Amino acid sequence: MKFGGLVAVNDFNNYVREGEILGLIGPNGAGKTTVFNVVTGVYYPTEGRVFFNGLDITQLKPHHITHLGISRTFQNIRLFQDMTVLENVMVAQHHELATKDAEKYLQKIGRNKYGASNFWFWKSVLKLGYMKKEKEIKDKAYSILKKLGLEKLADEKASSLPYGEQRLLEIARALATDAQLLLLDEPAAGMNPSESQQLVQLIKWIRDEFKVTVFLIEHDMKVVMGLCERILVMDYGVLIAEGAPEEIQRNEKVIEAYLGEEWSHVAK
Ligand SMILES: Nc1ncnc2c1ncn2[C@@H]1O[C@H](COP(=O)(O)OP(=O)(O)OP(=O)(O)O)[C@@H](O)[C@H]1O
Repeated sequence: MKFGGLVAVNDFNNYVREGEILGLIGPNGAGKTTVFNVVTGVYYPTEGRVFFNGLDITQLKPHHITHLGISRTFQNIRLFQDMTVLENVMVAQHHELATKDAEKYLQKIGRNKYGASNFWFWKSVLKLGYMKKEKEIKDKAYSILKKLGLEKLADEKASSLPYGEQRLLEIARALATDAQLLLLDEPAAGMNPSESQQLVQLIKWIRDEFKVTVFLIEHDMKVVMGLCERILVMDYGVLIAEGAPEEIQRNEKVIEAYLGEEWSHVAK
């Protein structure tokens, strides 16, 4: 992925296995978030391809990629701060369900989604679909909040939640899209040590409970080492190492570029 003359990610070639928890680490500016942005369709790579479940998704738009089952959280929390916790999770499903309904209806009357010329007609189909499904959307949102222990906060404004719970709510939103692959960009950022250790257990639980695959960027090495089954290490846009946590902790290149000398002592 080039931005003008800057090669942000170069020759990156890897995969995520179904059901695994994969970590992506490396110094600031190494290209980690750019990898996420390419996978989720925020950027079209200047070279190369991205496949998901065997499908080439390289040129797809972000909402199509979400539709196919890839969902993400952001380094800087992106909730609707003025909406309630429940509404935040409902809105995450709204677009998808409404679009599916509209597409189904338009197919039934013999027009594909690009053939409908009347904008207001299309809008009203969307609205009808939404009303019909509202209870379903609400129930599903509640059930996700309950699983994540956030249901008591359902009617609170997102902005009133402590930071750690806002991060959790972001994960709830991502799960509400029926994601198969969850991309988490620094889920432990801003958490204290006890919160981040709880997060490790929670992400493992989420993987099993929701049967998702997890790909995460994280700077907190305790979280990364305690959570990930495999780790990729980037430096200056290039993949410099790949392996199990114990291998990564002992890897000289990784210690030099990122982990620092203290890790070689921990690893010994
Ligand atoms: N839209 C963009 N336009 C220009 N340069 C960009 C853009 N996005 C990222 N970059 C550059 O690409 C490089 C990789 O950035 P990226 O955000 O992917 O790094 P990172 O590993 O996620 O860093 P951090 O750990 O600080 O989040 C950096 O030099 C960054 O400035």
